[in-house]
Amino acid sequence: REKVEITKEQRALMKAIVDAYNRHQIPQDVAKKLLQEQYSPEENFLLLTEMATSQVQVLVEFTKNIPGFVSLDREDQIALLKGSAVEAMFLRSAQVFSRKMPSGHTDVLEERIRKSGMPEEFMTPMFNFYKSIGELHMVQEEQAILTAITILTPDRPYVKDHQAVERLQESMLVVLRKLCVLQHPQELQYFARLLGRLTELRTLSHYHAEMLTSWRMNDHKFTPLLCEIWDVQ
Ligand SMILES: O=C(c1ccccc1)c1ccc(-c2nc3ccccc3n2[C@H](C(=O)NC2CCCCC2)C2CCCCC2)cc1
Repeated sequence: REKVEITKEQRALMKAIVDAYNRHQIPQDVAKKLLQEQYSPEENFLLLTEMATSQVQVLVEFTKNIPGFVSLDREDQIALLKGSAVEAMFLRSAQVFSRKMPSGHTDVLEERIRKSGMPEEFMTPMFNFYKSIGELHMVQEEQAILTAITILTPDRPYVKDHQAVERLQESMLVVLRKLCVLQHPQELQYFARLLGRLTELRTLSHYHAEMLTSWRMNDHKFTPLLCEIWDVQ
């Protein structure tokens, strides 16, 4: 069994990312709202755009605290944020969905989401993703570093300095791998399974833009920030 040790620098890197991740939580808990009552498709769409807009703002703050990010080329910083925002939103939604809740609440939440007005064909892949994230029982350090790894994906469109992004992502991957071995010693392929979720996440976000306009309502209104980030309107 290999002796896995997290170095002082890696611990500092991890602490910086986890602190930033915890500092930038979503303002109010959408799950609580959804458990209170079933909203109309229009109200749900508005709730989604509000939550997604504030999540993008939170994501920008979180990203600025990823060691090395602000020293990247500024246009590459934008390209990384734009390229990962939808994935980060689904990753965060999966974490909200998989949170430990009183028994039965998750079923109610799932029901509310299924009836929210979103297109049927998106539900299976979305809930499959949520459940596969839930099964991993990630600790918050893993959640934070996985989000950072998602943002620091070198092959996003329009990224110029691939190498620089790859170097930053590489140091996160090394820390995450060690963390997985330490946190889940019984599951030898836990790290590989965790990274496999990022592939599922990319597929999910691939259909996102076209799915938005098939939300069961007319006249889909977006905030200016979401128009930028979501390739809509
Ligand atoms: O973009 C989506 C989409 C999907 C299919 C077609 C078109 C758009 C799309 C994207 C997230 C969720 C989604 N999955 C959730 C899991 C658990 C709890 C809430 C969840 N939500 C939405 C939500 O507010 N997410 C927040 C979570 C915090 C970070 C910002 C986002 C609500 C919105 C009100 C109605 C019901 C779901 C649901 C849907």
